[in-house]
Amino acid sequence: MLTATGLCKTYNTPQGPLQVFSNLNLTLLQGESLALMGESGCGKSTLLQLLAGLEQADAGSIQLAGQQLLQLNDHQRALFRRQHLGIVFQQLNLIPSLNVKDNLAFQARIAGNHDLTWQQTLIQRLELGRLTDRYPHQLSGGQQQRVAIGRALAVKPAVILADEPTGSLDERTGDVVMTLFLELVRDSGASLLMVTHSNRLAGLLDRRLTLHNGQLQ
Ligand SMILES: Nc1ncnc2c1ncn2[C@@H]1O[C@H](COP(=O)(O)OP(=O)(O)OP(=O)(O)O)[C@@H](O)[C@H]1O
Repeated sequence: MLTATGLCKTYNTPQGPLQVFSNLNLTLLQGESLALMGESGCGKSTLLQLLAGLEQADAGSIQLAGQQLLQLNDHQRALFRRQHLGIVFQQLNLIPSLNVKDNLAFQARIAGNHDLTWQQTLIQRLELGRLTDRYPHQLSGGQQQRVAIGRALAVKPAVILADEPTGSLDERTGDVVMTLFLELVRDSGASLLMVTHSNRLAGLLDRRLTLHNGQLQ
């Protein structure tokens, strides 16, 4: 479902080139959930950015939902991302001027695959029913996180990329949101790649890999 081969990425920094990885390979099977671990600064977020097509790899190939991502131009990549990828990063990027219901539907609508029944299922399962008319600034952190999860799932993506999706929440709220998230991901049949620093959360997924010195182990 997702295959990355020979990925290379070097950032130019004021101190000179910083090589994050030079020949990284990764396979994520359909419906599989994979925890991506590793110490701070090892390149986990960079890898997610490359897989999401938000950052360009220097070399290598990324095949996702039957498409070679690196062969697409910026516009095609943005369209592809909307249709096939669910993204839950630390910055939730909810749209401040849209209420909960419209935030949830926004990506699915522009991707042309808005499914009202699925949206209502998500609203119910994420317990957002009484909040649909509220705006992001009127929600708690946990509620905003549930909207971001709903938005990612609303497009029925092939792959979900999540970067510490409950990292900003207290442990109890985080656990509730994480349980819901993993249940919904499993029910949707999507593959999941999730960055986490928590062994406990990694243990809830099918498999884990650690990024160290630019390699996955
Ligand atoms: N845009 C950028 N320009 C230059 N260097 C960058 C850029 N983004 C990240 N880096 C550097 O690349 C390395 C990998 O960063 P990245 O954010 O991918 O790490 P991470 O494993 O996600 O870290 P953390 O667990 O702390 O979030 C770090 O040394 C970071 O300083």
